[in-house]
Amino acid sequence: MLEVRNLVFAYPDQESPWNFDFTVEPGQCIAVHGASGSGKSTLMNLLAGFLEPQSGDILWQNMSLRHHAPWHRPMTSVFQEHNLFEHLSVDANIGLGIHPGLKLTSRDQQAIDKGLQSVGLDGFGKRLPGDLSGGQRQRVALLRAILRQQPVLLLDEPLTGLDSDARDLLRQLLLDQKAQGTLIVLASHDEEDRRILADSIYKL
Ligand SMILES: Nc1ncnc2c1ncn2[C@@H]1O[C@H](COP(=O)(O)OP(=O)(O)OP(=O)(O)O)[C@@H](O)[C@H]1O
Repeated sequence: MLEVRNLVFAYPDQESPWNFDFTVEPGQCIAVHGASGSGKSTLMNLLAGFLEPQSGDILWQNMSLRHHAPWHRPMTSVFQEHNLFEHLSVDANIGLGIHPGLKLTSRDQQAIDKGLQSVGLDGFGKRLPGDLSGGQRQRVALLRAILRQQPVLLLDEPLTGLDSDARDLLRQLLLDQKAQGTLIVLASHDEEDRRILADSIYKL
């Protein structure tokens, strides 16, 4: 279980701090919902470990993550910037998520090929990110996160801007991840995404 307990945070010039408090079970998706500027991305950054709270705690399976660096948390995040390495192929970008040293087995390569197919990017593995559209880059970033197979996925507007076919493919992919036990924290302005994917809503 992921427990966010009285997590207090304010930016330096902010008058009233946020106090985030919720729990989620593995295999469930919680949608964080609120107006623009209500703190959704801030919460994601706190969970991922990119921001430090003033007080409170984050527990995964009863273990505090408060002092764990981002790369030591059981989480993968896909934020709006996508963060693809421009000089590396799509295959290598995804491969880095599976094996940081890029020592990929033929099984890993098969998983990448199958994954690309499942997000509608069959045959795109040798391309550079610069040769992809915004929506295609988004799909690569999401696939990389999924293939890392961490227990928790933090998704900040993961499907925004995609056409309806790509959205359907990715929603299905995320539903499959949930069915396999992945816990998802989703920030999305899209009501349909929340209706299809979320088991609970956390309103900011
Ligand atoms: N580094 C920062 N320093 C000071 N204030 C910040 C910083 N980053 C964000 N904020 C402010 O904190 C508030 C919440 O921002 P945040 O990005 O978490 O909102 P959001 O709910 O994700 O918005 P959106 O839906 O528009 O992405 C906003 O008022 C924003 O201006």
